[in-house]
Formats: sequence, structure tokens, C-alpha cells
Amino acid sequence: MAMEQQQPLPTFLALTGVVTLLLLALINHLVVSSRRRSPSPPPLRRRLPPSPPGGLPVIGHLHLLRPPAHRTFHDLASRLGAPLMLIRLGSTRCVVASSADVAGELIRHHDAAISGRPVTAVPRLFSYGSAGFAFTPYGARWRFLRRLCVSEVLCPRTVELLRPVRRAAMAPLLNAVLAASERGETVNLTRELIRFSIASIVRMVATDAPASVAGEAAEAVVKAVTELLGAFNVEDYVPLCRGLDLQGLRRKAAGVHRRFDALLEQMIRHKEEAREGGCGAIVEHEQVQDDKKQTPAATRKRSKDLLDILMEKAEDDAAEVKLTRENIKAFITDVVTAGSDSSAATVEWMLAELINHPEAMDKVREEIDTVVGDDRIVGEADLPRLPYLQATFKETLRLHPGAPVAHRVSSSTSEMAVGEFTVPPETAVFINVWAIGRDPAYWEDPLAFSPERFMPGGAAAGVEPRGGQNFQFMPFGGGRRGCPGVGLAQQSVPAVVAALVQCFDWVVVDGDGGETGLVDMDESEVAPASAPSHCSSEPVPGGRLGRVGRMPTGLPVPNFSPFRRSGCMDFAGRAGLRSYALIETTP
Ligand code: HEM
Repeated sequence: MAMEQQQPLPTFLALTGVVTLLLLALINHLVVSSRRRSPSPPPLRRRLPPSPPGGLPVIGHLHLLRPPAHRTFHDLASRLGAPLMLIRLGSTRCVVASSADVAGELIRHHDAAISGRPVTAVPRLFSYGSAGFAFTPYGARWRFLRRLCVSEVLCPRTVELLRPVRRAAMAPLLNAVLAASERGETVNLTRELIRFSIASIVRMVATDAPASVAGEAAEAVVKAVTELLGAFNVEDYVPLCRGLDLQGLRRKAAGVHRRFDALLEQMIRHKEEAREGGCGAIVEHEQVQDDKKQTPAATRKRSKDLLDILMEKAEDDAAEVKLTRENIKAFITDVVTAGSDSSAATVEWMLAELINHPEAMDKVREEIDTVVGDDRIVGEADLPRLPYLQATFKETLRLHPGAPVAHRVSSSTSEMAVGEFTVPPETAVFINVWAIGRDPAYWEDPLAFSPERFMPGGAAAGVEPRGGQNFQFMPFGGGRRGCPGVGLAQQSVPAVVAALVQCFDWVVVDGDGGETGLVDMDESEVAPASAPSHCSSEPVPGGRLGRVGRMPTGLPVPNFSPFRRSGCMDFAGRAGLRSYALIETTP
């Protein structure tokens, strides 16, 4: 009986074991198949960057934007406390990076993915359908043109060889200021600097072009092109408006493009004729350098200009990409438009900061006087011996980057992880270079103008200007699409400021001619009402520094003049320079 009663136990145990095994197998199957159905969640759950409140259907956050865009972006991001912010401009999803950390992460980890540029109606027209490289999608053709730009067209050797061309272009600028001072009139420095900047770069493109091509006509049309490229076109963002040309920008662009194209054609044809006729002996790079040592006069021979380099490339059958006429024209358009206004603006800001900081102005003058003296006008060759001037240049770029917002487009088809956030595919990326330079996490007393921080031993002395490993200072952007004109700008901008400081004393006057002493550094009439304290500039009474950065290319467009200069005050002790300026600048 007992035996009979004990017999079911093993059967029961066996059954229990089988059931348990079956259950375990079932659970395992369910877990595995559920894993197969939904991929495992990322180790850290990322979310979309925060968005400012107030987004509306159709227009998104467009109604919140006021020029200048970098200030509005900064204001919105500060209110959200978000170094990465998601906004919608019409139907375009955008992220705005406002801190060095986030910009650094974007460029370090996602550079290829965010190396696109928006190619909208007006830029497409001026770039001959993306035949250049500034408004060309990231890809093989862009890479070829970019390499050509960095390794030949704007390489340090070409920049150095064309130094005399830039020096000659400075003469009309100094003459204009001198003439105004002798008449006792003020000078509109904004206008003169843009004129100079365009003339200088157009001359670098075609050193031998006749005045009818490279003179005032070129200045006017380049200015018009730059303005159109910098204009905010609502139809690029709001599909409902597409094709309507509500602002008349496309119509205007078509006219300006015709004029600009005619000018480029003239420039190229003139060059073709010169090359066919064997005129305009070109001094090869190496030859110039050798000649420099032996016969200075030889350097007067025409050296290869940017158009020579491009045309040679177009004739090169072995080139990886055969350059077309459109490529050449678009290339010139890129270089001329991207390089002129940004440089002119930087000269203007730098001089304005020096005027407002007489102790810095004195130091720059003293340095120039010590290194150059009174017998000639300071030039680019003197720069290595002018460290305080160079520190002033960097400090100016930190506070007033000539292109305050770098505009990229993400071509990534998958999400990008940036810090704790995820950026959806195909999103426009704005890097707020202006806000990064004023980030209190990186800069002590960020609003103070203090070139000392960039002097050897100063707090920011080791900051890499191109963004290399360090993104706390990136006035030239960074990564694959960083500015290819950085070397040229580092030469030309400080040299022009140095000459303006060496040759003239500057006085700021208001509209009625009264001296105010200081330049108003408020950059627009639309100062954000709630700018966070570390970014609000204290407006000072006086001549306004007017510069409205228009949405969305990041290329600032000049608005109105900062300087109303009274006659060159107090030339005592500087008369030598003054007459030197006259001698040198006489054509
Ligand atoms: C102080 C003067 C200048 C400043 C502050 C400046 C700044 C910038 C910035 C922030 C960008 C966007 C970079 C990015 O997206 O990461 C850029 C692009 C560019 N810059 Fe400059 N730039 C200056 C002068 C020049 C000059 C002198 C030239 C040529 C002569 C030039 C040619 C260009 C071009 C062609 C691009 C577009 C590059 C591309 O898309 O691949 N820039 N610049």
C-alpha cells in the first residue's frame, strides 16, 4: 500500500520537470521572438532637443526670428537652457548648436553627415546649378573643387604671391580716407571697406583685367550678388509660397545674375585672349621666390592669379574632374562673395573695438611704430612681428565673427546621436559661431574685449583658430566645410587695420558732426529684449555700428555705416606717414 502510495511521486516529479522545462522554453521563445520583433533599446534613451514654445502650423518658428539671426538663436536657446535646440522654419526642421561642446561633437563625430549646404533657388542660380563648391552638396565633385581651392587657388603660396595685388588695392582705400580728411569731411568707412575688399579679391582673381571689368562696375554687382545670397527668402521654407516670389528676390536675382555673368565672361575672355597672345608673362611660383632674392624688379611681372590657376586646370586633360566654364564662373563667384563682406566686416569691427579701447589702440600703434617706424606703411610681411595686432584680430573674431552662423544640412538618412539628444535625419544644422565665442563656460568675462587673452601666456593663447581639436573658438567654422579663406583673411584683415591705425587718428562723430568718442557696438536696431546678461552689449551713445546678419546663410550683410569720421585729427608726428600714403597711393 505504502509502496502503491509512493509510486506516483517520481511520475509527478517527472511531469513537473517536463512542464517546467516546457514553460522555460516557452518563456525563452517569447523573449527571443520579442527581441527579434523590436531591436534592443539603446543603452541611453535619447530624446529630441527641446524646442522653443510658440511654433505655429505652416510657419513653425519663423515668426520668432528677427535679424540678426545669431542673436535671436542665442536668445531662444538661452531661454530654453539648451545648447542644442530644435526649431522649425516653415517646413524645414533645423537644429541650432550654441555651445562649443555641442558644435565640437557635431564636427568631431558627424562631420561628413553635416557637410551639406542648403542649395535653394537664389544660390542655385548664382552657383550655375551647384557648379562651384560653397553652394554644392557634399560629394565627389565638391571634394575635387574644394581640394583645388585649398591646395592651389587659396593655398599659402598663392596667397603670398598675390600680396602685392592686395597691397595695391589698399591704395585707393587710404587715398579716400586721406582725401576726406584733407577736406575735413567724415568718411563712410563701411562703404570704403566693402569697396576695398571687393576690389582686392577681384584683382586677385584677374590681376590684369581692365578697369571696365574689375572697377566700380564689378564692385556694384558683387555687392548685389552678396546681398541676394544673404537674403532670407521665405519661399525656401514655406512650401505654400514656393514659386510665388513674394519678395521679388528671384526676379531681382535673375537681373543681377545676367550682369554678373556678363562680367565674368568678359574677365574670362580677356584672360583667354591674353593667354592666346602670350601676353602677360606669368611668373611661376618658384621663379618669383628665386627672383625675389636676386632682382626685386622681377616681382613686378604678373604672377599667376586665381583665374590662371582655374583655366590651367580646365585645360588639364589628366585632371580627375574636367572643369567647365560654369565651374570656373561658380568658383569665382564663391570666392568673391564669401571672401569680401566677411573680411570687410571684420576690419570694421576690429577698428571699432580699437577706437573704443584706447589702451589697446595705443599698444597696437606702439608695436607698429617699433617694428615699422614712420618711413613706410605697415604691410602683411610685418605681421609675424606684430603679436598684439594679431591677438586683437583673434579677439575681434571671438566677439564679432564675420560669418556669425555656419549653415549646414544633414544628409544623414539615420538619426545622429549628439550628447543626450537625437537629431532626426535630413535636418538643417546651424552652428552659432557668435554664441560659441561668448560661451561663459569657456571664456572668462566673455563680453570684455581683451586681446591679452590671445597673447603668449594668455588664457586663450593656445586656442586653435580653425577649430582643429578645440571648438571654443571657431570663427572660420570647422571640419570639411570650414572656411578655405582662413589663411588669406589672417593676412589681409590685420594688415588693413594696421595701415588704418598707423596712418590715421580716428574720431567718431554723430549725425550732427559732434564727437562722441565711442562707436556704438549694438549691431542692430532689433536688440533682443531679453538677451541673457552675458551676451547683451551695452549700447553707448554715438555712431552706430550697423550690421544686420540676414537669415540664413550666415553671411552678414552691411546695413549702415558705423563710422562718421571727422578729419584726421592730430597728424602731428604722423605727417611723414601721411605724405608716404600720398606717394604710395598715387596710381
Ligand atoms: C574674416 C574673414 C572670414 C570669416 C570670418 C569667414 C568665415 C567663414 C565661415 C564661418 C564659413 C562657414 C564654415 C563652416 O560651415 O564650417 C566660411 C565658409 C567659406 N568661406 Fe570664409 N570667412 C572669411 C574669409 C574668407 C575669404 C577671404 C574667402 C575667400 C577668398 C572665404 C571663402 C569661403 C568659402 C568659399 C566658404 C565655403 C566653403 C565650403 O562650403 O566648402 N572666406 N567662411
